[in-house]
Amino acid sequence: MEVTGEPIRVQSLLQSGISRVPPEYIQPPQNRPIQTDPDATIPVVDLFHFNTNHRESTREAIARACHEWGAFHVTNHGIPATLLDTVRRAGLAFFNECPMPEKLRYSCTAGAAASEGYGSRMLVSSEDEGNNTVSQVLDWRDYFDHHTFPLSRRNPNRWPNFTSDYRESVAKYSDEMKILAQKLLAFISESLGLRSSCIEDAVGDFYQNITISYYPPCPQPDLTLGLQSHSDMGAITLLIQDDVGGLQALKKGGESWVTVQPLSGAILVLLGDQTEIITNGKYRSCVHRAVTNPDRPRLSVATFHDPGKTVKISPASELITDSSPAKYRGVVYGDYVSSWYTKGPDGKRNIDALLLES
Ligand SMILES: O=C(O)CCC(=O)C(=O)O
Ligand SMILES: [Fe+2]
Repeated sequence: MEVTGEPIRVQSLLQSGISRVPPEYIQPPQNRPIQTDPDATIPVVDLFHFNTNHRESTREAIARACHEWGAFHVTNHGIPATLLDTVRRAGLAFFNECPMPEKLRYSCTAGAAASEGYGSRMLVSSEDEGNNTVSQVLDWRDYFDHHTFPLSRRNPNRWPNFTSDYRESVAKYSDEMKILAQKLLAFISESLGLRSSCIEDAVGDFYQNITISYYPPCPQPDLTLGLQSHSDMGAITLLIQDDVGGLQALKKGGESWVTVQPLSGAILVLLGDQTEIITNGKYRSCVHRAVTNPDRPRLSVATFHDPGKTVKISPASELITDSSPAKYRGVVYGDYVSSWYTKGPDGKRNIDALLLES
């Protein structure tokens, strides 16, 4: 998702032997990772392989997790552990072993938001409240973004083939994640008393992107963030990480960050802003960020499921009553995305702009 110029890869910066991070990566004091709440943990929901005998209790567990966190791990989700490992291994091989000149052949298009390929910068500058351009602090992260659904956007020839099974594995993973996202949205809809297809119908055909993020070790982790605080823009994100750890989430109404401890074999579900709008705020999108560490590179694979750019998202009519009026105005998804890229993620500022006066 490059926005201007040919950016510096964080990995190259590290390999140049620096012992201090350049000033553009230094977060203002209020955004630095200071401490986390050691007692709180993200809920774990057992999906029991979608066995109907467990549907009621799973639905209740999902309702609690969506209400309190907008994030939860799922186990017994039916995706083979070997597929999760293969995708992580393929991603790691690209970042760790592929020579930089070859990596650069896959660079994102400079100046185009959310373009496919190898990148480092989500945005270079953004606007403040007074529409003044401000420089963004840079994330300590490189990534590879794959366009995977609808199939008309999927062209594996644009993906690395550094390991011989890379393209095939990402395609297979994309198919499996789409099915899991559909099943989870059905559960989430039902948990609010809505028909199973309610949220999926509102989102329409998924636009799915898979972003593999690579966070090189950082010489000054106390001053930097691997990825700044944000909520995901779309409907639902499915994320796997390696065993290094570094993802943090905010509980609803919480002030302190909670580490999302890697849970072997589990998949993390993160609700995005469009699900918050469709559920009329009954479920909140999860604010999260990634921190860095001085010792080990970290890898995560995030699979985003978003509406098409022309789809208008509004609170589900079934959830609007006299006593529970619409909290958000409807928004065309493409406009929401443009505003995100102009203003920057900065917590939940973007979705808050849609709040109606109550
Ligand atoms: O690396 C992570 O764990 C978080 C990635 C993420 O939040 C994103 O790509 O939107
Ligand atoms: Fe995210």
